[in-house]
Amino acid sequence: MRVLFIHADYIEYEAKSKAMKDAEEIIEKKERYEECLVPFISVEEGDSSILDRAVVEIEDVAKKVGAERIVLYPYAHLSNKLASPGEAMKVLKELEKMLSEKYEVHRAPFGWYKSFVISCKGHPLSELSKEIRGEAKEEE
Ligand SMILES: Nc1ncnc2c1ncn2[C@@H]1O[C@H](CO)[C@@H](NC(=O)[C@@H](N)CO)[C@H]1O
Repeated sequence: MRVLFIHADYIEYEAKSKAMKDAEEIIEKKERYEECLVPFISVEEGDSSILDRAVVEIEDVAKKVGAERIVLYPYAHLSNKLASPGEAMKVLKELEKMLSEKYEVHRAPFGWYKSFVISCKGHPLSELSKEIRGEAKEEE
């Protein structure tokens, strides 16, 4: 999983058009969230097996920047080993559920081309990127 984290004063996005036939059905095309951590996430092949690790990493960044609101943003531009849309959707929905235990979590629409405006706070930890992998296997 490749993630670009932006700690933002706000993010505002609008779903413009479907990028795939089975794009997620959405109610609201336009959303704005204040004071949030926005992980732009490229889900990679096999990421369904590293969900616990991803939750730890995302919560670690949220704690470090003092964010209480997380806006998960599906972003298919950070990796050349992308998971299929089906797996990616599943992983993002599971991430949303797991993170919701401790945070207010929102998720931008999956499978859509979206316009967005984000206001990055600009403090030293307001822009971070992580490659989230499984735990290294113990040598036998
Ligand atoms: N492996 C993957 N990880 C994260 N998101 C993924 C994905 N596979 C498909 N998507 C979603 O479908 C849109 C078209 O690729 C993607 N749309 C976007 O990435 C927008 N920024 C428009 O380009 C995204 O919503």
